[in-house]
Amino acid sequence: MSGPVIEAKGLTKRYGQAIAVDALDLTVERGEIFGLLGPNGAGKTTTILLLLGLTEPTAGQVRVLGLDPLRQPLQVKKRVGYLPDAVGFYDGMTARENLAYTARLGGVPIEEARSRIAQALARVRLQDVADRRVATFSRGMRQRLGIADLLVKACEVAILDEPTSGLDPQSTQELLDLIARLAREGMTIVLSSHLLGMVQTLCTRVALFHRGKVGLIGKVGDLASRVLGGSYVVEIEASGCDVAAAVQGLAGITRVAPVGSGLVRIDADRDVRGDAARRIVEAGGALTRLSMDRSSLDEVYVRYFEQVSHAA
Ligand SMILES: Nc1ncnc2c1ncn2[C@@H]1O[C@H](COP(=O)(O)OP(=O)(O)OP(=O)(O)O)[C@@H](O)[C@H]1O
Repeated sequence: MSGPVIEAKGLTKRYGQAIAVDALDLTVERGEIFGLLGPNGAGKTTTILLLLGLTEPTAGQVRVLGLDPLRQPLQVKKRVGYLPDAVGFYDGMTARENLAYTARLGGVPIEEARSRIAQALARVRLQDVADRRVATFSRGMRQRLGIADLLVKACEVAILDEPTSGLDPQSTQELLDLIARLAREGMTIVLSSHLLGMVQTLCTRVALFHRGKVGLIGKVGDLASRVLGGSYVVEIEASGCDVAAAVQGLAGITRVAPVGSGLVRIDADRDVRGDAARRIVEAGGALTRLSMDRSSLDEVYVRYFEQVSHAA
């Protein structure tokens, strides 16, 4: 199939007077890991439910793999996987039985299913507990079984709604590694999360939701340029001169802010370390620290929501 994997146009969901998703336009291309971000109640989960055909839009349209999730639910279910924050499995059945059930629903032939299940269980490190009832599984094990479920379905798109919520740091990292591998193998992934650091490392693009709309969309670096004025953060500490005055007017600098005695933070749209160091030396200063980082999604997020709340 050519064209976008997910395409929403004017997608809207109202609950009575309240508007959960407001004329949303969104396109996700094949092979992306696309992050849905935003505060509680911003409309991420409702968007996911609309993509999966689990709730009906009030207006607008959505296509997933060219299919209408509401009119072609079985085809969508077959090709699109879903991993919510707490995966529902049959607790009385074993891990292997749950996966066999998924395979049967997906029409996977028995021999093929057997081999997919064994491989999936090994990939998520559940092969040793494959014949234990899921009721005895920890949260991390259940989420890993959720990934195995996606593998058994061999879905083309996976939609993950806060998949790491409630997991300890090690289980979180393990799940993230598994998700990254799925993407490397060609699965398109849509991921909602509040863990901005993880989203930044994992996602090719992100959308920041605000009151049912996408307020910002793009690569993290591009969003940093738009929101912070640049995607480079340079920290400079020097003695014997006024650092802020010394770097004043340098090309590419969008903001200079003192962050402590003698320590100055510069936002820029290029690496200004060389030029800034030269200016400081010319001003008679002695550099004691010079470091550069890329802007974090955390900062973009906080600054963006500050801006929209001031504008309101
Ligand atoms: N079934 C429902 N009935 C009425 N209102 C709803 C329903 N589901 C969601 N809403 C409302 O729609 C808005 C968007 O909710 P949604 O769950 O999509 O947000 P979210 O971004 O996923 O939030 P969170 O980060 O808390 O999961 C909220 O105001 C919520 O109260």
